[in-house]
Amino acid sequence: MRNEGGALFESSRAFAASTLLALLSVWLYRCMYLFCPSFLLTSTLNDHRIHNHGLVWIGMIAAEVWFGLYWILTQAARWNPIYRRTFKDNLTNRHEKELPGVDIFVCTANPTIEPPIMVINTVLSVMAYDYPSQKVSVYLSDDGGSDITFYALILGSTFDKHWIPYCKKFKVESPCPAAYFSTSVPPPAGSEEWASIRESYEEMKNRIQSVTDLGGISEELRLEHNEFTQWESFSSPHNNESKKENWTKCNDHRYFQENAYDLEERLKDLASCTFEKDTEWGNEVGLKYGCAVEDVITGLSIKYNGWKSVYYKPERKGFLGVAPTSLYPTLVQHKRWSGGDLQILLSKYSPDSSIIWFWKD
Ligand SMILES: O=c1ccn([C@@H]2O[C@H](COP(=O)(O)OP(=O)(O)O[C@H]3O[C@H](CO)[C@@H](O)[C@H](O)[C@H]3O)[C@@H](O)[C@H]2O)c(=O)[nH]1
Repeated sequence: MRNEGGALFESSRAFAASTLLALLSVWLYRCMYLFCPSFLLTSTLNDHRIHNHGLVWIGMIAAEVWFGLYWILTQAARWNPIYRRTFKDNLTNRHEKELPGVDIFVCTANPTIEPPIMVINTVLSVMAYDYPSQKVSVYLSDDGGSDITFYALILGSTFDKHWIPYCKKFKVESPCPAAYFSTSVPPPAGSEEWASIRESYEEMKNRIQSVTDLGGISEELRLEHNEFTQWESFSSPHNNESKKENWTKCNDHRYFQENAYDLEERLKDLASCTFEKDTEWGNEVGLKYGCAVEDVITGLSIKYNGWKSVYYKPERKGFLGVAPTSLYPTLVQHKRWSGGDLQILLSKYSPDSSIIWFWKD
């Protein structure tokens, strides 16, 4: 399916063309400096510059050449995208019985950057996916070990008993409660249910917000919810900074209702980070570890195994995330990505096989 509006598409081409022009100008300027210095500066001044700043200039040139090549390569996917659409009903009708089991991991690490209410909205929306419920397992990992996020999860586990049936009944397309209530009007035959579920959501949100504002869980709340006792026994010191890592399986209500012994044992195993020892985790199963851009390296290895990918950009956004909004975190993020990409380029997963001499293991 082609983009019918076209406007954004054209402007992104114009943007790409102007960036290319700027890039070529920078490269031209650097070439002139290197090869015809007299063209730019008087020789005395130029000698002075070469002697004092030669290495800095060479470093700058290398960075600009790398940035430019990297930018040109990334345009390939943006220049002429093909817009596709899916036929979900055909998938359900033809293949519902063969649909595979799916594990979904929601990861969080910092309750300030990723507020607990947002994390719970994410968990609730993936739990309400239009997918056979017995085939979906949702896990929440909290590397920050935040008791506020855990409290939010406890409240979310009560709210989901109303929210998921509601989503199924009214075929809710935005199963993230925050997104749904920010735009939706009551369904024609369900205004009472809509008002009641909205009230439950608001109540949950306010309770989470008030503990967030207080900055912690009071002793009274801890005693009210004995899940905290179990959670504290699962949490284990994670590294030298004594972070706690917590995995909680979200859509297994036995965890909250019956405290089944075997589930508890499995969760302890999961939280101890030893569950993947002597298994194919990280190789044949799950994400590849040990790289800052684990999704890129996992994607490459999936492709290497013969899977094909297609560009798909649905009109309604599939995911909304939190991106850095100021310079410092943006630079840190890009440094992490660049380091990860470079690591891949020099590894055996490199898409450029001419880098073969750097192959490890
Ligand atoms: O110790 C940590 C650090 C991060 N996270 C979570 O991991 C996700 C991504 O972290 P973020 O800080 O957003 O890292 P980015 O590098 O910006 O993540 C982007 O880039 C990654 C590498 O390409 C992708 O895996 C991510 O999906 C994508 O959001 C977030 O949910 C974090 O809460 C953890 O669970 N534990």
